[in-house]
Amino acid sequence: MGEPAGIGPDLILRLYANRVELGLPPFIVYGHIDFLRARAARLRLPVAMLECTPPEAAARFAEALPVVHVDGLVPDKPGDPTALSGKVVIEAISRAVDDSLTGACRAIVTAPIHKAALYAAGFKYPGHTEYLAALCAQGGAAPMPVMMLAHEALRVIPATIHVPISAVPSLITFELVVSTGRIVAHSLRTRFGIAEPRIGFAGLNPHASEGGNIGTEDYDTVGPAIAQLQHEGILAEGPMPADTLFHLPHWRKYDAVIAMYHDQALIPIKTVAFDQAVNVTLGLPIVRTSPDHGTAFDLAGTGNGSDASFLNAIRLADELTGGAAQRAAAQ
Ligand SMILES: NC(=O)C1=CN([C@@H]2O[C@H](COP(=O)(O)OP(=O)(O)OC[C@H]3O[C@@H](n4cnc5c(N)ncnc54)[C@H](O)[C@@H]3O)[C@@H](O)[C@H]2O)C=CC1
Ligand SMILES: NCC(=O)COP(=O)(O)O
Repeated sequence: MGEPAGIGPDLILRLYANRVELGLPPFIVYGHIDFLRARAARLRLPVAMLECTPPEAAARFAEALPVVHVDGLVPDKPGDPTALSGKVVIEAISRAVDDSLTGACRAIVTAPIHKAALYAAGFKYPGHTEYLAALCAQGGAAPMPVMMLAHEALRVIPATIHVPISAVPSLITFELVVSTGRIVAHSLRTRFGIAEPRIGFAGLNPHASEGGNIGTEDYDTVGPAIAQLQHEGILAEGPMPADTLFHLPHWRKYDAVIAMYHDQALIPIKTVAFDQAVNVTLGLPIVRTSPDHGTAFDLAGTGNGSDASFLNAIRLADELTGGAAQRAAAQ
């Protein structure tokens, strides 16, 4: 359900209302059913809803929007986030992860959250990505999550995610760059069906350190990590200057580009495809996708705003979990 004051619930309801024309696979919403009814009424969307369990959802999807009801206080106040609903938002994510881990759901598509509203309810993570990894730990060590933003053939990954820019240089270690490269290469092979993925790396510093004259990290850390990945048979290249790497003809030479920090990765893809790109978390035992945008408080409850990124997130989750093949086999 995501942040109730945001645009996420609106887009879920709108996509459900258009499910037939869009040919959507069945999905189930984890959230507060009375809130969802109130938002549907506000938007004048004729969406019937029913509480059910994930195994029942596919069979009921045509008649009504299946909902796993998460109890709590969730006011319908678009654009006005409150800590009151934080507990429901957090629990909805954790229950969806549990049901994905058991196989009751094939994948999770998250709607945008507003972290500030969740902290008062005990949320300790800077984003879904880190929270999902913690939920997937299942008593053992948490897997290393990797954020990918994807649009058609353009994919970009920030090696560091939700951290202050002042912390980035010390977080760019040989181990981090190698582990990120391995997870990306593995995911491109196993999830995206790219047999020999080509991965480009952006340097941390301007001009990828200009021969070691503008910072040392690209020479001391990023370069050796790329050499290690090449040694393992991964088609890795770089580090390259980030300003020219995202020039489209250059970017398209790679199946994915690994950048060193959040904005270095997300600015280019949101510039090219803000209303289309999808956020995918790699490195987890489950498939998670999300629209690339945030809560859009200015649009929530108005019926305006694009549902294209959310739609692409649903379609990609379906594709990454073999939805088309499963439906064909069932016919
Ligand atoms: N996966 C997640 O949970 C994410 C959550 N956020 C959170 O969202 C909140 C707001 O972040 P902002 O930086 O303001 O980004 P934002 O994406 O919510 O809004 C930025 C601009 O894009 C527009 N916009 C967003 N979604 C749109 C859509 N579907 N159609 C048309 N226009 C759209 C908004 O109206 C606004 O003008 C923050 O609390 C942030 O942490 C941001 C990104 C991802
Ligand atoms: N800017 C994208 C973003 O912050 C999304 O983070 P997450 O909630 O998917 O971890």
